[in-house]
Amino acid sequence: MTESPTPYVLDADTMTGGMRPIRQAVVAFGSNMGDRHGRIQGGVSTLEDTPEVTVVAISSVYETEPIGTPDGSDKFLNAVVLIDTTLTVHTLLDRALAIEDAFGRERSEPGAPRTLDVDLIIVGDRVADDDQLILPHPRAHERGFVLVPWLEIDPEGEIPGKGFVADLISGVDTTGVTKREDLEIIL
Ligand SMILES: Nc1ncnc2c1ncn2[C@@H]1O[C@H](COP(=O)(O)OP(=O)(O)OP(=O)(O)O)[C@@H](O)[C@H]1O
Ligand SMILES: Nc1nc2c(c(=O)[nH]1)N=C(CO)CN2
Repeated sequence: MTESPTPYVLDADTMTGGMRPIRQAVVAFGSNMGDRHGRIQGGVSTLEDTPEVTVVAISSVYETEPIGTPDGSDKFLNAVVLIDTTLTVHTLLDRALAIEDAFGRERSEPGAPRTLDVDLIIVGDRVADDDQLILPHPRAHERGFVLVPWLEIDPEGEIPGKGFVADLISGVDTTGVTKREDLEIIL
């Protein structure tokens, strides 16, 4: 009997064969349109439904003043999630974009209200800089609406090349970031 060759997966990111490593990633969710809490809850649940993703920790929900959006924009709800994943970074990005689409995201002009925004903040120590993906997220280190929820669930958190979340947060205005004690994201 002829044996078939041993199947293996070529990991496009590491270009090594065999098992893909488990990486811990930080994923940020934001919404400032419609049922903001329902959309973030749905987005986190959908991410957890991905076979190669395990949600490890979920922050509280924060109400946040909009930053970098047109005057008069509505406030956001934001939350941050820690996951373990064996997905490649680009497949994880595709998953994030599909979740945005599933919750009604329309890509219009920058700063337009968003039903659901899903950003990859870090994926382990992976660095990316291409047309689709920049890692670490290039603006995360200056965003209170990312750093405050991230610190809550990961006091040792670090943005490679930028520093520890606990240190970065002291250089950021966090006055517009308020925990919503009445809301939570559950699996
Ligand atoms: N780390 C990343 N996480 C998510 N999307 C990214 C990342 N790096 C690059 N992108 C690209 O950004 C595009 C979407 O940008 P989007 O319209 O969501 O930006 P934004 O949410 O308005 O702004 P910001 O990126 O500052 O949060 C995606 O199509 C994706 O290819
Ligand atoms: N408070 C807040 N402001 C933002 C947010 C966000 O999630 N929260 N997302 C943006 C673009 O992704 C731009 N500005």
